[in-house]
Amino acid sequence: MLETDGNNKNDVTAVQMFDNGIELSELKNLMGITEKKQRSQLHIEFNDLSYSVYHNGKEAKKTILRNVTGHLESGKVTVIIGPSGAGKTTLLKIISGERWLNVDGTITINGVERNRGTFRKQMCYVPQQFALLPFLTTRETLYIAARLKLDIKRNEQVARMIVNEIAESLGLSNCLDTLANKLSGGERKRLSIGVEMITSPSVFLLDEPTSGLDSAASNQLINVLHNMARTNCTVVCAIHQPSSQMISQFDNIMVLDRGRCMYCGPKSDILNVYESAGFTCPRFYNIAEFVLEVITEQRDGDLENLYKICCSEYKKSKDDKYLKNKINLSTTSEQNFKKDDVLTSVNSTKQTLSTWQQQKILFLRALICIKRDSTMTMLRFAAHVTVALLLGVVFYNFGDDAKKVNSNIACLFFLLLFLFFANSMPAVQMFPTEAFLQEHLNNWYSLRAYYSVKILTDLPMQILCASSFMFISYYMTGQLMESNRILQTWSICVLITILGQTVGILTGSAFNTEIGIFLIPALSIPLLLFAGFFLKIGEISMYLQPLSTISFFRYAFEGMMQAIYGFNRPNLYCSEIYCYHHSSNAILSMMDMPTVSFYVILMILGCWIFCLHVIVYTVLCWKIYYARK
Ligand SMILES: Nc1ncnc2c1ncn2[C@@H]1O[C@H](COP(=O)(O)OP(=O)(O)OP(=O)(O)O)[C@@H](O)[C@H]1O
Repeated sequence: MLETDGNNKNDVTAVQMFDNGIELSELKNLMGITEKKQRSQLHIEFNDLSYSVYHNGKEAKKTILRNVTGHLESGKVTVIIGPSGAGKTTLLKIISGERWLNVDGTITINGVERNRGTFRKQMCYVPQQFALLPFLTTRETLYIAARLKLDIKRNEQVARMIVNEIAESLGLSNCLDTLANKLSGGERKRLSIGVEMITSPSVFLLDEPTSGLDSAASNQLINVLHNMARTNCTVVCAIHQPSSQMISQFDNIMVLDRGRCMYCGPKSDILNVYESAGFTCPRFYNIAEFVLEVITEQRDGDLENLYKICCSEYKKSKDDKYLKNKINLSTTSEQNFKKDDVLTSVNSTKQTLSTWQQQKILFLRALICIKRDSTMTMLRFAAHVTVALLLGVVFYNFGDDAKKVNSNIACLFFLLLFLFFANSMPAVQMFPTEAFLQEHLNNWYSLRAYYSVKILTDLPMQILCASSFMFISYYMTGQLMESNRILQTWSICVLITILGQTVGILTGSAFNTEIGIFLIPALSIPLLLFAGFFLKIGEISMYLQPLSTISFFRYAFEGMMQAIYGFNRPNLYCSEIYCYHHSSNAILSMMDMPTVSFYVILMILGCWIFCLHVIVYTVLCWKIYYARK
């Protein structure tokens, strides 16, 4: 699909692009990482940020951040250091707007209180664990991200050019054709940064971007981040313990210790501040190592005093130098930050693709993944065929035998059960909500585009599995070979399959996989009781009748019964003088059927599927709202 030479030189490719009729200005505009692109300057300030979590209801409170005050300057690379569990990730999540409940304190952008919705469009947050699609290569991952996130219309060449540029800048050129699940930890990390770099965000927050990278790759990455900062980007990295070489490349440092800010400001001043509190750094010592030794009490001294000095130094520096800068910055930026201009400032990250264009790209992505992830597809198909054959062998030629009516009815019920559960269980994992939210909130695509593609791409497989299962078992169990009966049975089988899948998606998207897998049988099995198989509809107590009315198994089962025994079916074959279940009408009335017409059953099952999809969609909207609010 994407045959390009990963090592093209900029000028050579640019000439090729020009030859291909692509405007150089467009190219420059899109190549935010190599060209000096004018972003809006976003200066972030946070005051007295506190964050607590509660265990056992409201009984046990754990404070994670305590009155953290600091700032993140645009055009600079800031590193947040601190021991494990200090609160670095939590702080990044709060700044990005991903975490907001139980947060006290204020966050301002260029002096204006942060609007989470608007801010999220201007920033990118790369978490410690970034979900990448395992069956896409590096090239495809970057290419699809470029196509989804940038307004490059149908310009394949520009997308390819961007892919090569980002891969080169992050040292990924030699693994462009490697699947994401085969990449090393460091390569995966760089790829996850690369997909977010594509839009050239105004604020770039990275959690442990150098974990798993060797020193050469770490330095290369920090260089790339510096280049971004030079183009007005506010770059922030949370790094547990940077090396001396790495720390020398950062402009500002913020130190966190057990949720407290133990310094925030220029890297050049940190040792003076620590010295004034009685902590002297030996010559040629790694600053980060020294700071960590101090705050983890490996060096003698008064930490409380250090904290007080850090707070007062920060206040002092803010009052003089930084405040002046801020005032200058705010006067220009606040003008930029008016509502209308905000939209212009997020031009680079704004989705300009229509839903249809997004759907096409997502469809392409889904097809590649389905083709490569053939194991699951094959397993699903094989399970349907194997169980159908088993069913055929066990109930061989029962369909037209009046003596075996009860067994045949059990066979039909089993058929429905298998289709429902075999399709609902795998669907629980169909909506990887975290990966979806991560991409959606970073402005990759709309929910509508993602949802429709997800549902439609699985539909052919569902129909294929349900059809093969139904045709094999129908034929082998000796049901009546009449085209309208086959079609009616098939339609019920397909509907119960889709219904099963929708139930699976609903539980999987509303809860996590473990809860989803527990909930499917827990919710469905009670409905099975009211399906009319274990006891007749008329035998169900009046108080429990509503459960029978809402049981979709009841309609699916009755649909099957009508398809097999209804519509004036001729009498069944009877090998003895008298068979009790000789007449198909007698069989149906023995089961208290029909209660509704076959076509109403089809409509009810269709309504069930529609309503469940509406609920899934609402759940996803709520999850997005909750993540954004
Ligand atoms: N939702 C939560 N419930 C309970 N504790 C939490 C929650 N979120 C974070 N914590 C705790 O808050 C502390 C800070 O976590 P955080 O992930 O921010 O640390 P960190 O500095 O990023 O650590 P690391 O360098 O190991 O990634 C940890 O002790 C963690 O266990």
